[in-house]
Amino acid sequence: MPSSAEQLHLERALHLLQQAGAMLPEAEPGSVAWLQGIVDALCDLSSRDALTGLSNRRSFEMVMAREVDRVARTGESALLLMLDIDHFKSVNDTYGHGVGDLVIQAVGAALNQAVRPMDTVARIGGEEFGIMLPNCQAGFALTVAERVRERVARLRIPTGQFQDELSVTISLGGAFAPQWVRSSPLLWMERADRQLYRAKTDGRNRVCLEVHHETLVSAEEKGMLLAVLPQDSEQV
Ligand SMILES: Nc1nc2c(ncn2[C@@H]2O[C@H](COP(=O)(O)OP(=O)(O)OP(=O)(O)O)[C@@H](O)[C@H]2O)c(=O)[nH]1
Repeated sequence: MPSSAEQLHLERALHLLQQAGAMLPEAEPGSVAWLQGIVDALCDLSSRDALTGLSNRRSFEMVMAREVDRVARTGESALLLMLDIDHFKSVNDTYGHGVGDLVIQAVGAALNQAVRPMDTVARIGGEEFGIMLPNCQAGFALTVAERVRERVARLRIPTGQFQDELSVTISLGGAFAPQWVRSSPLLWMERADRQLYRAKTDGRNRVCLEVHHETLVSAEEKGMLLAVLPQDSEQV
């Protein structure tokens, strides 16, 4: 391990951050605070999608894994929405890739504005996005998903061509994290994706949610579920 900051080769990291337009730390170059700032900026860069500034797929999967774990322990409701811009290929084909990128950016910003600060919006890839909503009651899921859908449908996106303004629609699929069972982010995503597929085949510009029955667990049962079993404590 290098004994001083001068021995570290940071040029590539600095170049990368500058290219990405990231803020460089203001602290004295070479100081611990400065190095920490570089590390933080690199972490931020690796967890964000370059086009929209939203979380990228990798960081979204990490957020989902934490949530799967939390729901398994607490039994709280958490909703995953997967969504995709409808007929996006025709936007690219008609207006070009540059306008397509503008549409992706506008949709990403609208999604962020339609949910709470505690929710996570991510660009999963291409024109597909994911939204993780912790602590979202089943009875409220359709209202949230419809609010997101309507917010995007109301967008008027300037194309810069012939004063055209574009509007797009999205299809959404949603599924809840399984309560009291340890599952995986991938399985959760697959369930939401199946609903998204249903929304597409049912005609697009709509929400399809997996039927969810909340499991009501009494305080006593909860205590029994969370109690450390004798064999668990022996393994610790
Ligand atoms: N501009 C732009 N286009 C992208 C990007 N990523 C993927 N695409 C395009 O998104 C389009 C997706 O097309 P399809 O998968 O056929 O989906 P669609 O046209 O939206 O049709 P449905 O989803 O069935 O409604 C393809 O033409 C991709 O090239 C990107 O970052 N920027």
